Amino acid sequence: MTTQLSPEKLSKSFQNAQKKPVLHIWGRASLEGQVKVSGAKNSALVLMTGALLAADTCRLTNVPELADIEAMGQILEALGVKLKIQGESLEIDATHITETEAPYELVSQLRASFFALGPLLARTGVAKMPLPGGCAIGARPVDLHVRGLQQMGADILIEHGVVNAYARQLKGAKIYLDYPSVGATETLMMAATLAEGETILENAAQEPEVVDLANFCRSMGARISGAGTNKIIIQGVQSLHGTDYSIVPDRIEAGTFLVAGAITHSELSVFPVVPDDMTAVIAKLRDIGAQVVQDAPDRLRLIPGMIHRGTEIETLPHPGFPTDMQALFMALLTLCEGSSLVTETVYENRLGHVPELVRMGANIKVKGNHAAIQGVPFLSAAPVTGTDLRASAAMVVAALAAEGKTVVQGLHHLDRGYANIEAKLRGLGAKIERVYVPA
Ligand SMILES: CC(=O)N[C@H]1[C@@H](OP(=O)(O)OP(=O)(O)OC[C@H]2O[C@@H](n3ccc(=O)[nH]c3=O)[C@H](O)[C@@H]2O)O[C@H](CO)[C@@H](O)[C@@H]1O
Ligand SMILES: C=C(OP(=O)(O)O)C(=O)O
Repeated sequence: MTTQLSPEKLSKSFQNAQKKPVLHIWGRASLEGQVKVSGAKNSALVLMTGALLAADTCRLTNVPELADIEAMGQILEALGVKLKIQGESLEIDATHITETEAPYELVSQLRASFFALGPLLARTGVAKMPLPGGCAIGARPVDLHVRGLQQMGADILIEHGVVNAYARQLKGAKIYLDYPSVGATETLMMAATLAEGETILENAAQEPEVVDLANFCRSMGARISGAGTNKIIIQGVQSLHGTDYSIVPDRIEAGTFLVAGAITHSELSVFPVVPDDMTAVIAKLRDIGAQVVQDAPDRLRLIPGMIHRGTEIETLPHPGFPTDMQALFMALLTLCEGSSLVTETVYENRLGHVPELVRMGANIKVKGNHAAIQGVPFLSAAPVTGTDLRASAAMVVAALAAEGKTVVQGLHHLDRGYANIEAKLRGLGAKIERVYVPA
């Protein structure tokens, strides 16, 4: 990937190669001001795979500067695609695809890489993708992706941990998804853009990133309607062309900063955002007693309440409460008066942040996929580890409110999903520093 790293940045990253980063966070500083939200990770990653659909160049802007984007870039390069990245702009030239098998070492790093299966198969007739495997939050199977492609006429053989898919020409099909999986909806929607005839996806995921992908594909010449509802209809076309496209703002990053404001009882604004994509998160912030004001079409302001009280949260597919915000709200609820109940329904193992919050003084009891939280008056600093991406973000927001200096480890997770998080938090007045310690 052609990157434009300055000599200073290069030399710094060389010196730090043998060390691991940790965050030192001095809590109880009050925050204020506004923070710029980056492009959505989950949109940018899937759009990068969508660029495989055209023998042409796609230019993406508002691409977040994240470790996951770098890893996805390496996967595309391994397929023969040419990339140029400059800051938040990414040029993807998929004119020549020279390989149809993605390397396991890269695919195992991020789930979204598996979503290349659909576009690669539709474009070249062959795709070999290592199974992405599970991760800290759950098993994360890909059966819905595979079954849907089979319904579109693909021959699929899974052996030695690799999904081998073949299809001279995919055919449109009526596909019912047993669960509105985001990735399966995206894989199948992309594959269907080049299939012969009409594909109907029933019980499709309605997440804003699915809508962004549909808009991106449409700007490449695809014919898609219904994205954002549970029924998506795709009329296949013979080929797609390159496009210029700007990624939608990251609703999870925006929500993270709103939670940071609420937990520190600080007034702050986030922009740009699409408020309609954040209805469930806004509703829960209001439930606890904070105000969320839309003071411009693309800006939200958080005004904390005098007292925050507990609430109940159940994670669900969009437009329900997003699982990716669950750990962050859990951190917030530890300091809300009274009791709260959090139920995780999307993943079977996404409560890894609980023991770490308990180390900081939180009162949380877990039974199955439920966490019962009894609010405490304060959290106190402790060494903590982020066990997955959002768990590490939850540690950061908890540390902002805790008494003393918290040391947060596990930043390889955090850096997958948050661009320049320390700089953004420092801009709001947080006392936070990245320090490199012996690995
Ligand atoms: C890169 C990306 O966009 N990641 C997001 C995407 O992940 P991802 O697309 O992987 O999430 P899914 O919506 O597919 O997964 C939801 C649930 O469905 C299950 N499932 C999924 C596919 C399948 O074939 N079989 C199956 O059983 C999963 O194990 C999980 O329990 O949506 C999730 C749910 O909003 C978010 O948490 C992730 O941040
Ligand atoms: C679970 C997440 O991402 P991924 O699907 O890339 O693991 C997330 O963004 O919280």
